[in-house]
Amino acid sequence: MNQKIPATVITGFLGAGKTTMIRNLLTNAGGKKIALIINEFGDLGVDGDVLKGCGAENCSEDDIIELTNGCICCTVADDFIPTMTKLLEREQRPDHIVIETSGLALPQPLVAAFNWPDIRTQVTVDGVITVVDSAAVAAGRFADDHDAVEAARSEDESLDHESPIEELFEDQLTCADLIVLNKTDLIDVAGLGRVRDEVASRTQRRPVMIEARNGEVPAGILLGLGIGTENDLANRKSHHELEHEDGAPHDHDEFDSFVVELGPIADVAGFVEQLKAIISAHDVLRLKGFVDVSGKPMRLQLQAVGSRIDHYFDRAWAAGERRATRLVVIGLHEMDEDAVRTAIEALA
Ligand SMILES: Nc1nc2c(ncn2[C@@H]2O[C@H](COP(=O)(O)OP(=O)(O)OP(=O)(O)O)[C@@H](O)[C@H]2O)c(=O)[nH]1
Repeated sequence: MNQKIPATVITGFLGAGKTTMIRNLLTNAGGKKIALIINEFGDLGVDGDVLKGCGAENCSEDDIIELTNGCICCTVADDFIPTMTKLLEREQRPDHIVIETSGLALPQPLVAAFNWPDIRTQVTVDGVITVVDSAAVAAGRFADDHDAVEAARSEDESLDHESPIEELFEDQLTCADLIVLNKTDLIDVAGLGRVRDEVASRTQRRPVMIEARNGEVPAGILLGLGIGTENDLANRKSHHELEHEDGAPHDHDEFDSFVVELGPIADVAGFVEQLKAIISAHDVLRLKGFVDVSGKPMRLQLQAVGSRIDHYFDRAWAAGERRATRLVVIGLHEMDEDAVRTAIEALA
C-alpha cells in the first residue's frame, strides 16, 4: 500500500508572512516535489501570482493550485476535497503537500477534512504551522479593548464573540503544532520576550515556538513534523466549536474585502504616503496588489499590513497584459467601503 502523503497546513492572520515563508521554503526544500494549495481572502490572486513567480523547480506552476471560491474553512466540501481528490489522482503524486490558508481561515475545519474517508487513507496532516506577525502582536493589534467589546456585546445580545480578530488569532494559535514568530527584525529583544508571553497566554496548548525574519526557516524544520494533527482535533477546538457544539455554520461576516482599480501612478512615494493615511483613517487591515507606475516597464507589487507598506518592482508587464493598478482591500465589516474606494481612486 502507498504511504500517506504528508500535508503541512500553514495558517496565521492577514499579512503575518505565510506567502513569504512558503516562497522561501520552495527554494530550500531540496529535491522534494511539493504541491501547493493556496487560498486567499480577496479576489485578486496576489499570493498565487507571487508564488508562481518564484520559479522553483520542485514546484512548477501546475503544482500551484489556487482555491478562489471563498475561505477554505467554509468551502471544504465544495472546493478543498475535490481539489485534493484530483491532486491524488495525478500520475506524478507530490512528495509533500503544503496548504496556505487565507489569513482569515479557521484551520480546524480544514484539518477535520483530512478525516474524510477518501482523504484519510491517502494523506495525513504533517503539522499545522501558525505564522505570527510579532510586530503586530507587540503593537497590541490582537489585544482588544475588552471594555469596548463588552460594551458592544451588552448593546447587541446576538454578539457571542470576543472581537473577531482576537478570536481568530487565538483559534489559529490553538490549532498550531509549530508557531513561527515572524518579523523579529521589527522588534527588540525585550519586545520579543513580551510577544512570546502574549502568544503563550492565548492558547492552552504548548506548541513549540521559533523565531524568524522574512519567513526564513529551514525546510527541515517546517516539513516532517510527523504529527497526524487530524487525530488530535479534540484538543484544538476553536471558539466557534466550543460555542456551537450543535454544528452551527461558521462564517466570515465580520470581514469584508473588495478590489479597487485605478489608472497609472506617477509619484510612487506620494501614493504610498497617501495610502498610509487612508489605511489609518479607515482601519484597513490588509491591502495588497499591483501598481502601474507611469513610464515604467516593470510592475510594482505593493503590500500593506496595517499601515506598514512594502513595495518593489517584481516583474515586467508581459506583452499583451493589460496594465492597471489593482489593489485588494480587507477590513472589518464596519469599514466604510465607499469612502475607502473613493479615497483610493482619487490618488490616480
Ligand atoms: N519586516 C518584515 N517584513 C516581512 C517579514 N515577513 C514578511 N514580511 C512582509 O509582510 C508583508 C506580508 O507578507 P505575506 O507573506 O504576503 O503575508 P501573508 O501572511 O501571506 O498575507 P495574507 O496572505 O494576506 O494573509 C509583505 O510585505 C512581506 O514582505 C519579516 O520577517 N519582516
